[in-house]
Amino acid sequence: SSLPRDLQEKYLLTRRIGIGVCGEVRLAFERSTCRKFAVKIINKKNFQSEGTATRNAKTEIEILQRVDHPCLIKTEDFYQTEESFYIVLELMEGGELFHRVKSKQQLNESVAKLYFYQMLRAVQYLHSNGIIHRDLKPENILLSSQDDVCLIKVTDFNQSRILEEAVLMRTLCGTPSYLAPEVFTHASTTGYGLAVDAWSLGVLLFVCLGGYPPFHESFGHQSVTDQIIRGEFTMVQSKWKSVSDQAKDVVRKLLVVDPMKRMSIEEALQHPWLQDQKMLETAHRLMYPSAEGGGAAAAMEVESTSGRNLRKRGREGDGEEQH
Ligand SMILES: C/C(=N\NC(=N)NO)c1ccc(NC(=O)c2cc3cccc([N+](=O)[O-])c3[nH]2)cc1
Repeated sequence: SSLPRDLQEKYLLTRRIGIGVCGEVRLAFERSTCRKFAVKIINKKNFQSEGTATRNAKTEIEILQRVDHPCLIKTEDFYQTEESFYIVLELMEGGELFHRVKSKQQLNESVAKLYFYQMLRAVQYLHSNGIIHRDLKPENILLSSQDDVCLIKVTDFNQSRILEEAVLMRTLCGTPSYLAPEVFTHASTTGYGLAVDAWSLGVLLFVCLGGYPPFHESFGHQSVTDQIIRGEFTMVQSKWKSVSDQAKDVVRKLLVVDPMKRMSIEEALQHPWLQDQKMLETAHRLMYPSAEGGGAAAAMEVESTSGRNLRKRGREGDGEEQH
C-alpha cells in the first residue's frame, strides 16, 4: 500500500513486528537519527462505518497525543492517507503481554504483581483524566524489554471514551420529566463507566497468574457470555496452588458482577498484596528513571539551579533585566 510521502521521507519502514485486528505494526528507523520506532498502521476500512471510524479515530488520536504517563504508549508522529492512519510510537521490544504469558505458561507472582501495579497506575491516570479505556486485554499491554523486570505500557484507545461529564450535568439541569431512569441511576454516572476497566484488569491479572482466561467456551456447558454475566470463573488447582491468597483476593474482588460492589482502581492500589516495598521501588525506578540515584542526582539538580538563581539575582541587583 502506498505510504504517505512525508512519512517515507522521515522514516524507513521495514519488517512487520506485530499484527492486530485493525492493522499491523512495522519496525521503523528515523532516517536522520537511525532511532528505532514502531509504526502502527490502522486501516480505516476495518471500522464499522465511515462516521464512527472518523469519530473513534479522532478521539483515539486526541487521547494518544494528550496522555502523558510512563505506562501509557507515547506517540511520536501521526500521518494519514485516504485508507489508513499511521501512528509512530516508541518501540516496545518486549512485545505484547499476550505472547509473554503464552511463552511462559504463567508469570511468577512477583512479575505479575510488578506488571499489574503499572497497569493500575496507567488506568488510574486515564480515569483521573476522565478517560475510560474499555478494551484492556493482553494484546494491548506492551512490554519494554525481554526481561521479566520491565516497564509496561497500555495501548489501543480505539474503544476509549472521554467521559462527557458536562453533558450529564447539563441534562440534569433541564426538566427531569422526560428523562429515562438510567440517566439518574449508576448506569450513566462516571462510577459505573470506570468500573468496566477494573473488571478487565481483574481478567488481565487472572491471565497473568493462572496462564489461562477466567471465562472461556471450553469451561463447562455455559457460553462465555453466561459465565461472565454470572461472574463464574474457575481457579484450576494445578495452576493456582502456588499463588498467594492475597493475589487471589485481588482477582476475586475485581471479578465482581455488580459494578457498584466491584473493587475500584484506587481500592486495588491500597490492597495489601500491592503494599510490597520491593516491588514499588522497582516499579518507580522503571517509571521515573530520571529520579534515579536518589539524593545524588537530585542534589546536583538543585545545586545547579540555585547556583543559576544566585548568579541571576546578583545581576538583577545591577538593574539588568533577564528574559
Ligand atoms: C494505538 C494502537 N492501536 N490503536 C487502534 N486503534 N488499534 O485498534 C496500537 C496498538 C498496538 C500497538 N502495538 C505496538 O506498538 C507493538 C506491538 C509489538 C509486537 C512486538 C514488538 C513490538 N515492538 O515495538 O518491538 C511491538 N509494538 C501500538 C499501538
